[in-house]
Amino acid sequence: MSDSLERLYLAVLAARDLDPATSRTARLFQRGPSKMAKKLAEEAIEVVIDAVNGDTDAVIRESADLLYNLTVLWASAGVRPEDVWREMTRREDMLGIAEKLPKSSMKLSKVASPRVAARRPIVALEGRAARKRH
Ligand SMILES: N=c1c2ncn([C@@H]3O[C@H](COP(=O)(O)OP(=O)(O)OP(=O)(O)O)[C@@H](O)[C@H]3O)c2ncn1[C@@H]1O[C@H](COP(=O)(O)O)[C@@H](O)[C@H]1O
Repeated sequence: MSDSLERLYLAVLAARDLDPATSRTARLFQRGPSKMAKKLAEEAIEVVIDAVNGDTDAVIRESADLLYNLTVLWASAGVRPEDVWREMTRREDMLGIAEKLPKSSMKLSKVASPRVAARRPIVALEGRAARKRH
């Protein structure tokens, strides 16, 4: 998937300076980050609605639109796909899966190297859905 997103990101960068009359991407860049954010939010809501309605094919289509609008916003914000992959790898090293660190966690700058940082134990609780103990 990252290859597809990286190819799309490069295509978006290439389209940025095209004629807005013929390129949707160029038009989004012309209209700026607030329009990009609006489109991204719209696509996210469309994915949610289609998922709630159980329309798998629509979820797939709208997810592609969502990822397109996300790469446009990344490009506008100066974020590269590899920046995001690096953050996901850092979280995976810390926690075993690519998840957000708990808000209560220490500032990562104070934490030893991610590979050394202790992983939170995952404890299966009797009779209840297993959840992580902080
Ligand atoms: N991957 C995409 C891509 N995915 C989705 N979209 C557009 O994003 C729209 C999202 O669906 P919406 O229903 O929200 O859009 P819409 O309702 O038609 O438009 P609005 O009325 O909401 O403005 C789709 O209609 C597509 O036109 C894309 N437009 C372009 N790309 C790629 O971006 C690159 C640059 O293409 P151009 O922007 O055409 O230069 C190329 O590689 C393209 O393949």
